[in-house]
Amino acid sequence: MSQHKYKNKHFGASVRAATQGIVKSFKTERNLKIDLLMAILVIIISCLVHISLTHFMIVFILIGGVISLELMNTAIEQTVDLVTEEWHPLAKAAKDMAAGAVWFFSIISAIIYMMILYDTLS
Ligand SMILES: Nc1ncnc2c1ncn2[C@@H]1O[C@H](COP(=O)(O)OP(=O)(O)OP(=O)(O)O)[C@@H](O)[C@H]1O
Repeated sequence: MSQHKYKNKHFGASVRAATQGIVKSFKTERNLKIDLLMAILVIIISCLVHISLTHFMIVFILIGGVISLELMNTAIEQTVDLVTEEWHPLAKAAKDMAAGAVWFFSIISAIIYMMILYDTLS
């Protein structure tokens, strides 16, 4: 367990810090704003075409996955920038792999959502 002087002492402090991290990311990261917009659009379309409750649960898991991965991607970018602002192949690899994780899950999510729409509308 970490014992450094900045450790959150209470569960409430941990939740507050995590919320600050989410708010800061949404304010500064363009991709997160796009993700949020896409999520709202997907929820509106899903309501309009009346997808089932099970499908809705899958949609929420996918939206949560994409946004959570985007938050991790942002954290990795910030950590890399903290370590070096010089060009370094490992810095490039770390950022590109983190971005790749978001991209990979987003594509899978889009495919699954198309399947949900196909199943609902056919
Ligand atoms: N220190 C570095 N050394 C080498 N390449 C880097 C470095 N920092 C960034 N890069 C490269 O530049 C790209 C853009 O980096 P940046 O930190 O601006 O991320 P970003 O544009 O916010 O990423 P995203 O596409 O996830 O929004 C990275 O994907 C990486 O390929």
